[in-house]
Amino acid sequence: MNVLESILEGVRADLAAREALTPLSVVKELAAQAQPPRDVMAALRAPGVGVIAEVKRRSPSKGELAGIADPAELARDYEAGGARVISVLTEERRFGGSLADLDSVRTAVDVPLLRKDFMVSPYQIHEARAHGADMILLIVAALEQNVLEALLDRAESLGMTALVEVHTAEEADRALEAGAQVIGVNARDLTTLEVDRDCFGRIAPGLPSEIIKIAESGVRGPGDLMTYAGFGADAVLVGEGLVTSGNPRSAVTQLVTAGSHPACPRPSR
Ligand SMILES: O=P(O)(O)OC[C@@H](O)[C@@H](O)c1c[nH]c2ccccc12
Repeated sequence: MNVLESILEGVRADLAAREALTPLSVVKELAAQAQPPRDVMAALRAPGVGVIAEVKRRSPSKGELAGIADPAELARDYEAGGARVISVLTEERRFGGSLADLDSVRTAVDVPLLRKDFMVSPYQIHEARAHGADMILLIVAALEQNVLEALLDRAESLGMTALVEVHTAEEADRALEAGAQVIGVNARDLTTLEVDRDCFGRIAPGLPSEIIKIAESGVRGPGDLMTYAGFGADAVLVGEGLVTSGNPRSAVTQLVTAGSHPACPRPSR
């Protein structure tokens, strides 16, 4: 079993436990009562290269990253630094996240939120909405094509935006086939956890111009952002580099400043 498969096994077990406690009908009701979703597409289409800042406690490759005492405080720093969207990892076993983290971030900031998890069922999408998320992650490598399409439709029917994640050109074709509007190229191969920063440059330039393109993982600072900008990135998604920086607010500000600098290549739209 590869890393992704073993993560998915844990995710399905935890999901079954939550489903046994709270039926889908109740989660749907809570989702319907939540504040309406924020306009993620508008946030991502703003001029310059944006920053999606991630609340990430642990990673399967590095273990504990930084002792995040208060995810709300971290999120306020991200927002103050100019993050366009904040990503909150909610997977518990490998990433140490939770829906409680999503709740505390939701009460702390106004920017759109991405629930970053391994989505395999519509249940998790309604749950994301009920906890205030505006965007969800769909990992192509984790999903059969019909499931990918069904989950994408479900997110859109709730007014949410799906970030469809790929790591190869074949997966990018599947994302487009499914109707993705926002595609994230993850530099990290989730089956091996290896990072390949050339991945975005190989895949993104081949995507249609109207697709929002996000470079995910392994961004160390403004230099990496500028490189991705040259290949057409609309935004970068950064976790580890921010949480381990010692000063997340200024680390986000530095990225945002680079992304709005006149010398930074513009997205082609
Ligand atoms: O911490 P990094 O290397 O900046 O990466 C952030 C983000 O891209 C990464 O957390 C991620 C990308 N895709 C995922 C899918 C599941 C879990 C985590 C991820």
